[in-house]
Amino acid sequence: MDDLKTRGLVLLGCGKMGSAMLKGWLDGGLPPASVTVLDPHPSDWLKSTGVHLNADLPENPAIVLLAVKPQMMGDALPALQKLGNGSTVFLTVAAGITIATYEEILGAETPIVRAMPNTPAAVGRGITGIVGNAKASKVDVDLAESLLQAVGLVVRLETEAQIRPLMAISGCGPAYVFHLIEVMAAAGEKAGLPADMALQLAKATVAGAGHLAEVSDESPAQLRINVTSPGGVTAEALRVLMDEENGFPVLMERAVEAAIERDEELANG
Ligand SMILES: NC(=O)C1=CN([C@@H]2O[C@H](COP(=O)(O)OP(=O)(O)OC[C@H]3O[C@@H](n4cnc5c(N)ncnc54)[C@H](O)[C@@H]3O)[C@@H](O)[C@H]2O)C=CC1
Ligand SMILES: O=C(O)[C@@H]1CCC=N1
Repeated sequence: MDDLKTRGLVLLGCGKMGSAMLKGWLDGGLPPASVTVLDPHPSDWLKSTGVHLNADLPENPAIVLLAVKPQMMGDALPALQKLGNGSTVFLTVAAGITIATYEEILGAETPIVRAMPNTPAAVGRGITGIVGNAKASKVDVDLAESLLQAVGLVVRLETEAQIRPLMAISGCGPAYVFHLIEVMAAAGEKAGLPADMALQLAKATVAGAGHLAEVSDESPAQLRINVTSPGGVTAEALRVLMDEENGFPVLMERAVEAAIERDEELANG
């Protein structure tokens, strides 16, 4: 991390994901002076951080983090081409775009780490899958890992192909969970609770259940059973949610398949 402070970090694209990660790093003590951000539409928060904004690039940054939309990568990446084929590690979080594509644009000698984070990184509770190319040394991948560990957990993938299903679970997953909160709150309101109370109940329940699932020695299935009194009320709700034809399992499977299909489309341009 000292190398990072001295040589600097460049962030290309500071929208929702870039900001989530940058916030985590700045909160964790990375000096704003070590960071250069390129983004044509900087947020007020970004302007307030004190990072170098849309300034000249450092000569030999330790890391370039690519966090623009996959559709914008083709336009944005050539500006960084001169840092390719050197010792700068390119860390990308974009869905869809393969390591081979980056190698074509930046040069085959470029160390590249492909990563798939998620937005809870903003509160230090993200989880990111990473995989390096042939040029990424152990030191390069360790650097990317320690940077990402500053904003949550990191899992190392065995193959690049694993990033696709990982994306559909943990990359997109926070959106599934936020939607669960939304629909639980709406159902609570429909059943007679004030809207703000229903939302508070839904948020606290998801956060509490998530924490319990994480720290408990019992499996999620057992934790579910622990809530479900035989002949009680949860069993009736679960009969609906666990329905083999229309319930959560089939819905989740279809949702994950849809995310994967879209990732394949993005990969094929
Ligand atoms: N939002 C999420 O939960 C996750 C997003 N990702 C990936 O992160 C990347 C960014 O996604 P979001 O942050 O959600 O998108 P976003 O739209 O919030 O952010 C993209 C940013 O790129 C900037 N930008 C556009 N053109 C640019 C250029 N030529 N040079 C520099 N910056 C430019 C935009 O002004 C914007 O601030 C995507 O590739 C996505 O696949 C990965 C995991 C999770
Ligand atoms: O929706 C997207 O394309 C990005 C990738 C994973 C989460 N958000």
